[in-house]
Amino acid sequence: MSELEDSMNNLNVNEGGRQSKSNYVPPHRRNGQGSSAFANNGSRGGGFGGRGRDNFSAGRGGGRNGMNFRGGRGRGPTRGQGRWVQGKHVPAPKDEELELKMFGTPEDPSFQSSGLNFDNYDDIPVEATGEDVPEPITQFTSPPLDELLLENIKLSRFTKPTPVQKYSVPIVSNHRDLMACAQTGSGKTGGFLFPVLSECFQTGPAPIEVESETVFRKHRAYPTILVMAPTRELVSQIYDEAKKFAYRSWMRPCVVYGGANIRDQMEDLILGCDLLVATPGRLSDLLERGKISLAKIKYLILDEADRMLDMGFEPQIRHIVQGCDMPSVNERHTLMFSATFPRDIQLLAKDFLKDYIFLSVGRVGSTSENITQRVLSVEDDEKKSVLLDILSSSDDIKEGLTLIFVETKRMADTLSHFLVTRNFPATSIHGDRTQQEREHALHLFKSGAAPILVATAVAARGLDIPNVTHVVNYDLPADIDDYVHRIGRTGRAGNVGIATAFVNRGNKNLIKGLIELLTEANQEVPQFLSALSREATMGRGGARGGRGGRNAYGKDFRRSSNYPPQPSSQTYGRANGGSGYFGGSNFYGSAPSSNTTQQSSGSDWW
Ligand SMILES: Nc1ncnc2c1ncn2[C@@H]1O[C@H](COP(=O)(O)OP(=O)(O)OP(=O)(O)O)[C@@H](O)[C@H]1O
Repeated sequence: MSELEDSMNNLNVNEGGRQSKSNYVPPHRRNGQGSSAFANNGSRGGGFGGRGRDNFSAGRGGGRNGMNFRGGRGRGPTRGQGRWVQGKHVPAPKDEELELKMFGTPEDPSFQSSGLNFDNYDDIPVEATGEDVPEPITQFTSPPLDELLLENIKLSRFTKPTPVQKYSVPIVSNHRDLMACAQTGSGKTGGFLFPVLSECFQTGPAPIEVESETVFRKHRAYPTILVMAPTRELVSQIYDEAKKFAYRSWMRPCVVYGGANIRDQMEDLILGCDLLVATPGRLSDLLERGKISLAKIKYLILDEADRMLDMGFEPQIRHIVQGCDMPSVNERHTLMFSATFPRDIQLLAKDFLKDYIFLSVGRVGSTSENITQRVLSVEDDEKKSVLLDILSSSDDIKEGLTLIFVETKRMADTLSHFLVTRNFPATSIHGDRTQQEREHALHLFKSGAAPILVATAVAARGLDIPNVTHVVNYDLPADIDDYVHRIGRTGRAGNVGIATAFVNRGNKNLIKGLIELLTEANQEVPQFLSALSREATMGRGGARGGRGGRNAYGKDFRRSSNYPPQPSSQTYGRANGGSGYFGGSNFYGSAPSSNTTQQSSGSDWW
């Protein structure tokens, strides 16, 4: 039986709980590397983002996996965890076995490596606005970064900071709040983890009053850093990164998200939680149950911040940040990161920030030129056959992973089933699938057993999966921001990718924004798209490409003429401090001019 048939037999797209019946053995288990996604029912998310790695800070989950390194309940260092003793950081000894599992080998393709265009990142246009913007760093050095963190960065094989990291490190080291808008796949996770971990490695845990200490031991976790993100998969992935960069330090990361066993999560929290990565819903639940106190938070981080502050999450975020026991905006540092920051969201976000620096890396909330965008005119009833043509035709596509976005959960299942019946190994991920099914689907996809994943928006943001070579927008999203995030699942860390969109008259609302985006990224704008745009303009007096129009994206809204007072602006035209890039745009055309000049970005950047 061929490998393909093998994989296909293990794919049963529409059946819940299939992993329990499956013969599928994940690759890391085949070679005896312990457990992960399947054995762990999610108490700490090693599954989603695990790329087959174990969860070494495991409490109970570790026990299940035969790896309970903590040795029972109670707060004491886990394997690979250091200590803070009498005001001094005492890193844990190196652990080669653990390192291999967390950081992999340079040859292992399941660990993302920087692509061909990575070295061109110095050409990325950068703008930082706000008072007294600190100078960017150019290398990973100590200071400002902690020595131990540098060792972990080296183990990750990161040789130099990406542009967003160059700026975020000194901004956070100088105790400034930050709103950072940087392209998908450009290293935002390191952009917030590096400076906050580094600071905490040096300052140690906040003292906990004796009374609270007793409570803490019995019931409650007091994290120092809180990272919130919108999806379970994304928080798991951030947690995996946090474990790598916190390796050997006194800090113990934890993750909580819905759909997983809350008791397991509570027990893990009790074992010690210094950095908490959470989805807002599950965090609210645990706060209500009194299992977490936010009283000691020094750093609040919102990843995919525009999504976190839009209508879906904003009330919950407001409650967590302003309605619980978190220190006020003046007593904590707040960092927000995303690839898109519409103006209305920036207005809202300022409630959570103080005297912040706005950082824009890459061109105005745009996409990377490493992603080749193709727009095809496809009517709804032709979509399936065009998709089959695409999947059958390109060798490039066949070699990598293909992510197909559809609008509805039902369509995700229907289409993946359709593809399976046509001998394309596909699976699906969407919000109606159970935690285990989502985890399983993602694992099949990452491992290449099912190199086609049909997804709803749940997979649109943040997911960092190596070797996604093609993203297909089978159904376009309603908002151009979502399009930017979706296609950003390919072309990451300097690698190249293709994004194909099926467009027809039903997508009129998006067309203007799409044309602007294609133009900004030096992509071809097909004639039919321009014609549709004209039609839309005539028919409805001008369709807009999502909230606020594209010109509001990636620009500090404080620089608009109707938002006094005007902060001073320091503009760094290139990530290496070269000539200026950002100048007036339509939206900001009336803003006072700074010492910037507008020029096109001729070179490859991501
Ligand atoms: N300094 C660096 N050197 C090399 N690779 C890096 C560096 N920083 C991050 N990466 C890698 O780049 C990839 C993308 O990083 P990350 O997921 O943080 O991007 P992102 O900007 O958060 O993307 P998104 O907007 O989609 O969430 C990851 O695989 C990460 O390991």
